[in-house]
Amino acid sequence: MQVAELQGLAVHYADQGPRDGRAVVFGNSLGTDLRVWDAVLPLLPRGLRLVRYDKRGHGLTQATPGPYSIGQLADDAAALMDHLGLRDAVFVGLSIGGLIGQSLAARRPDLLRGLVLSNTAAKIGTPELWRDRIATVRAGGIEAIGAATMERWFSPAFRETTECRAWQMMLERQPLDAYAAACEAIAAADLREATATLRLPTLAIAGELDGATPPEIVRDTAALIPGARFEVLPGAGHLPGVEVAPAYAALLTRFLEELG
Ligand SMILES: O=C(O)CC1=CCC(=O)O1
Repeated sequence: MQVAELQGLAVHYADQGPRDGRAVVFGNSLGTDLRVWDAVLPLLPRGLRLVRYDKRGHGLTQATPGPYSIGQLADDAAALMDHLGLRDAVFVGLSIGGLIGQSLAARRPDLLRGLVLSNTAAKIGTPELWRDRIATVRAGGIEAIGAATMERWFSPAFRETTECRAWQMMLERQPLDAYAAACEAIAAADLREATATLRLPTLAIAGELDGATPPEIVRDTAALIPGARFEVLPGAGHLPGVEVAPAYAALLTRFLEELG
């Protein structure tokens, strides 16, 4: 197991591939851990240094009292990259991971040479939506949002699979206080101004059936960044790396190859 102590926080990560390979860092979404990338990594070109990590309060990374902020979560990502000596990396951020990626690109442009904004936006939902979500989980536990969350995460066909039940288990085992703390970070985040200042190669990916960050809001965020490419994955929901891993990996591979 790979764990770093970063400013007192025990951060769980997985660093695979050659140390001198081009670095790609993966940031996962709300209520998931680094297993969300399991199906994608084996499909990427060899020779890359692939770093996944669990954000604060998720997976095996230590939780701290909330609320969290996107800036704080971006600083955690930067601390891990500094710890591992990563520079000129591509950051692949999924949902809240994409908010973290946008913030990281604005705060620490020295770390990044490219950005993938997957199923994310500069602003996700409304503060009311997130406050309602927090109230629901505080009243009924994460189980109270389990079924509804699977409807946002996955297509109707995928929801019939046994695998979908395992992802629901992952969500429902997420510690509640850290989930609420991350919801607070999303509620407070409106990165539109900062994201419009970004000038790095960017690929934005949406899922056709994404019930959390529909294609329109991903496209609107991509439009803030000059030259950003926008792609929609047919038949996919909010976690396309799970549901349509080969198509997702193909988009990442093309982007990485274009970056050179
Ligand atoms: O609602 C969900 O669970 C989907 C989601 C929104 C932000 C995020 O990271 O995941």
